[in-house]
Amino acid sequence: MPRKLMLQMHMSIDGYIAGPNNELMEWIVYNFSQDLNDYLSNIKFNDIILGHKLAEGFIPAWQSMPSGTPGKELMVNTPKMVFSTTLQENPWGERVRLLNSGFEDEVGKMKAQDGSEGDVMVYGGVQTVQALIEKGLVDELFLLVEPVALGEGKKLFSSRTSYEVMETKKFECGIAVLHYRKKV
Ligand SMILES: NC(=O)C1=CN([C@@H]2O[C@H](COP(=O)(O)OP(=O)(O)OC[C@H]3O[C@@H](n4cnc5c(N)ncnc54)[C@H](O)[C@@H]3O)[C@@H](O)[C@H]2O)C=CC1
Ligand SMILES: Nc1nc(O)c(N)c(N[C@@H]2O[C@H](COP(=O)(O)O)[C@@H](O)[C@H]2O)n1
Repeated sequence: MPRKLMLQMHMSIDGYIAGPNNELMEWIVYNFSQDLNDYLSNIKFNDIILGHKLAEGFIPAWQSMPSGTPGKELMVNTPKMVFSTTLQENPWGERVRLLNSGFEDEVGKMKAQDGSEGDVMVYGGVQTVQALIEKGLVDELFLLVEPVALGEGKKLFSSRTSYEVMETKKFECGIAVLHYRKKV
């Protein structure tokens, strides 16, 4: 069984994944309730894909979280592939691999591996997920829908794609998770 590429992102109720100038932190709930942490900890993956811009914040932020923070071990220890057209050297150590070009082939190879050990997760940022979605590489979506409309911003999708709903769930912190699988 091949691996799936899953995407987990915050989304406004009007479908934006970032504000017009990439605003994020001011409209998302970042103190997840226990029920949401429990739900997310059941999503199994053993590789993470990040865009360069997101990686610059994500990798040091998770490393500096106090031990015991939900998700810390997973976020720090899981191997990562960082998409970058500019970085030539990886500043983040041995568990991180840089990808400068040919993402379709590389992600295709990751997905062709045996999925019994775990799938692949992408958390963003905008350019990176738009590229993956556009090439049809994302198999499942975990949309963390925030109780807010932005009115304008950056979208995940640029063309029509059909999905089927796997699960919908409301959490105590106000986020609703919509889990979709791409229709084949
Ligand atoms: N809604 C959510 O859950 C999240 C939203 N975000 C949003 O994303 C923003 C960052 O997004 P971006 O600035 O677009 O940064 P990004 O993290 O996607 O990084 C962009 C860089 O990645 C590289 N890249 C992208 N696609 C590539 C490809 N196909 N091949 C090789 N390299 C590639 C390029 O060097 C590019 O400059 C954040 O400021 C935040 O607003 C970030 C994380 C989660
Ligand atoms: N799987 C999982 N477990 C947790 O406990 C979490 N806090 C998260 N957070 C998600 O990770 C992504 C990046 O977070 P930062 O930008 O580094 O805060 C994002 O999708 C968060 O929702 N995930």
